[in-house]
Amino acid sequence: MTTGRVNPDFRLEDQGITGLGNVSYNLIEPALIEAALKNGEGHLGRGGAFLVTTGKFTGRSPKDKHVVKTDSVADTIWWENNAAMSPEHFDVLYDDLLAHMKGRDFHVQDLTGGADPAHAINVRMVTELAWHGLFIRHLLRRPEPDALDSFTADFTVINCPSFRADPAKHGCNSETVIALNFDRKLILIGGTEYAGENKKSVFTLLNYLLPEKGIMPMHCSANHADGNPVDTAVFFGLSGTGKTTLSADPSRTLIGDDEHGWSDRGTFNFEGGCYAKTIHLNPEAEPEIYATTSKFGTVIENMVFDPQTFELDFDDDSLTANMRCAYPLSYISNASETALGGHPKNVIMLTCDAFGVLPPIARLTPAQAMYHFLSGFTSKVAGTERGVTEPEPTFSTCFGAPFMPRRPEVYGNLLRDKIAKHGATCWLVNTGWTGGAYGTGSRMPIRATRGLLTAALDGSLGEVEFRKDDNFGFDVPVAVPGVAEVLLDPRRTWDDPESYDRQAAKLVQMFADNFEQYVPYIDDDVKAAALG
Ligand SMILES: Nc1ncnc2c1ncn2[C@@H]1O[C@H](COP(=O)(O)OP(=O)(O)O)[C@@H](O)[C@H]1O
Ligand SMILES: C=C(OP(=O)(O)O)C(=O)O
Repeated sequence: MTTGRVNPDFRLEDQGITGLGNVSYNLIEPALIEAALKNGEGHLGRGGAFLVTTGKFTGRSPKDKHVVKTDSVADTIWWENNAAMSPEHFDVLYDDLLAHMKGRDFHVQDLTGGADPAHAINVRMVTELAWHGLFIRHLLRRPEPDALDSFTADFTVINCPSFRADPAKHGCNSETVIALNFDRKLILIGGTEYAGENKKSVFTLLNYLLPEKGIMPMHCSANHADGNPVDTAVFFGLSGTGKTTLSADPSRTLIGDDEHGWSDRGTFNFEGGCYAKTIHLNPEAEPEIYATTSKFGTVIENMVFDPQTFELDFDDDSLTANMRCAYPLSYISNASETALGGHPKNVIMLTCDAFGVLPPIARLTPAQAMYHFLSGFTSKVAGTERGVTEPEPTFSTCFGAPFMPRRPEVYGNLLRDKIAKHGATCWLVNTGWTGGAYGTGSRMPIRATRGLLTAALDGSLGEVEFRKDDNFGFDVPVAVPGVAEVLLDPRRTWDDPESYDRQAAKLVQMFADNFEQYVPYIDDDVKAAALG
């Protein structure tokens, strides 16, 4: 097998990983596709896109993720479900994984996370599947070829889908395991082919490391006004809430679609590519993303296609609703070349409200923004987690609980300070249901969401009349040019306003019950915001 450039003093053997079959280092896209085709991992689709259907181990759950609770991190780890793993369990897992890897072929990609060189980390991705190598080559950032000659990794990720963990032996929850060990600088992934795990592992790592440097790591997309990085916007949101869709805005420059840091110098993308949902992808509503599905090397995951013509079926969700395409940032025509932005002028929190209660847009005071950031109310979207088959309301703190290993207030306080220092305007945007809850109402039209965001970002929304929302106390615009007025008042979109009131009261109570856990950690103004 051909091998790309690699530091001659830094091969897997130097990391104690021996006895493997063929190891390729830093193959570029055509060679990775060739290797993946040779291994029967997928098909060449239209325009040279790579089509892959993952095996039965696609499903995952936040419970499959573990941080190894070594002495050095024990006091700082907070994790949904307290999914901590003991160092002893991790050591056994590592030994068993290495034994399983013997004689098998692997693909190594030496990449970086972080577009700002001052805060980037070097990550070595070791993948059993060639297409995972292709995927992560798109999604992380590729060092200049010369830099590969001296590249050493700060962290190594080993992703071996054919390895099945043993919960009794390895201290995990299922055969799928994602284990992060900050002392050993290793991330081990087994039992899942879902490509998202590769990138979300690196995200989780940065989410742990960066707060120590005063950098706010964010589960958000970002863009800026064309030619003007000072006018930057970030869009927080859990999976499926619209980060990718809404940041790919033909009138603004895309910085990135999923993971960013906010430092003293401004915003920077962690990644070098995007990972978009393709379900019901419509060429009119999302032309930029649609175009990537027939570009060379785009990885198209879990989509049904015609075996003769390779025509994709965007509406068939029989494999999963979480069907995806992954491509480098440069495939979006107005993407930033640097992946850097200024200090956000606008902070948008996207929520996919399956209850149909929240308005399509609301302006938040800084204290309200903190309240909604810590609450993280949204819905899990079908297909994004094992067992989730329809939108499921949830509170996912920081709009990304499965990826934030520290306590929520660590991120909350960093965000609060940066919003205050740079005077950002904050908005809550409901991309979920209107006219009723999921099942009776309908999803917010993308066109309406875009119209409202455009008005928020160009400043014209600041000029219109606002009313105070009875349930949450935030400001809601009364009328916005180009957007149907009725949409702005969710109560009016329901056939029966009284059932809206009952649903709203239920939601307010859910917020209050969920927020109790944060009360000991927050300032008085946020407590006041919690009371509406
Ligand atoms: N009003 C809306 N705003 C944003 N996305 C919407 C809206 N209505 C439907 N969608 C759909 O929801 C999905 C959002 O997915 P995506 O942008 O990939 O989310 P994320 O990047 O946050 O995971 C897309 O399939 C998009 O077509
Ligand atoms: C890749 C993921 O995130 P997002 O949907 O936000 O891109 C994920 O949650 O698996």
